Amino acid sequence: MQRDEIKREDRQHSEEETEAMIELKNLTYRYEAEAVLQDLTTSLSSPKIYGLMGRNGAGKTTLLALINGYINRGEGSLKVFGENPFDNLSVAVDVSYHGKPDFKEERNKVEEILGFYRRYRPNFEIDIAKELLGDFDISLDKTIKKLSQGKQSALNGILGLASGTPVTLLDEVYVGMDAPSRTRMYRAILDEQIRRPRLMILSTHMVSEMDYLFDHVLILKNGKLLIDAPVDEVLEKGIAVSGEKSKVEDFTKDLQVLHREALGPIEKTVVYDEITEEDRKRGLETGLEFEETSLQDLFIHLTEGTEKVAGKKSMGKEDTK
Ligand SMILES: Nc1ncnc2c1ncn2[C@@H]1O[C@H](COP(=O)(O)OP(=O)(O)OP(=O)(O)O)[C@@H](O)[C@H]1O
Repeated sequence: MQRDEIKREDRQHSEEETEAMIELKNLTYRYEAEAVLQDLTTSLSSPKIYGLMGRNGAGKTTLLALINGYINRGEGSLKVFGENPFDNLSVAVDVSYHGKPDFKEERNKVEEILGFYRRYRPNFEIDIAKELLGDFDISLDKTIKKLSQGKQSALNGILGLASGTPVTLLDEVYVGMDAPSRTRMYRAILDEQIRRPRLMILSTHMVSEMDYLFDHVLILKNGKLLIDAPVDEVLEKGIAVSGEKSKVEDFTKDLQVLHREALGPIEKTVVYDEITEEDRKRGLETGLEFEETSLQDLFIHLTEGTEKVAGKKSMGKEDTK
């Protein structure tokens, strides 16, 4: 898709339709010969909030840096608004990245950075920024490097939200914030997404706190895209089956098993698969119980360890090559 086919206004307020804005085809990125991202193919559309999850070193920041044009794509293709984003000013104006803040040397006052953003970001809304800064108790006349780490993170997130860029990348933006501040930040993210819908990618380890924000889940494991699905679909497939060990094993033998846990004679097995209504009914009749699994538990089971799990098929633990 050519960039000029996507008008700026369309990117800003396409509330009804979703439109592919970021496209990856067989994208592999190497750092010192090691594949940090491997063969990623996906298409991200707007308006939507993507939850980007992965354990330490899974490649989240690298992926966001590629999308933001900080680093050049390796093998395969990456397009943002139909163009290679690397060192590309016409893409950069509509993409903002806010990672872990590094304001140690930032001698400017908060008000001055707002002025800078107003000049640099065409959609920057200073009133929104000021309102949010007030909510986080950050004074405009405070020197940025003197803010606490949590407040620096809040400032960083606020700058990203107020920028209103059609693609907004927030990379673990909550670092150092206390629980009430994180909750306030999540609410600000949702409010902004309702007010100015866009494509946001939120990278996080705080899965249990942030799962309600996501429309779509991306889980990276060792640089590979393990899960790329709407959040409802992920939650529908993540089911814990409990009951008598032999019955659970029989029921799950053809399913993708993530985790097995023995509780005396009872076994609880977490699967990631489609279970039909008929199968569920059959299971219930034999005394099995079915429970939804939280996104956090699924994330843990999908990305933990390297040991094999029992079951005919498995995912996550085995898929580490
Ligand atoms: N420029 C670079 N300098 C050093 N290491 C790099 C660089 N680019 C990629 N890497 C390596 O890429 C891998 C993925 O790192 P990345 O920061 O993308 O992971 P992450 O998922 O964001 O991790 P975390 O959750 O710990 O922040 C790491 O092994 C890292 O060392």
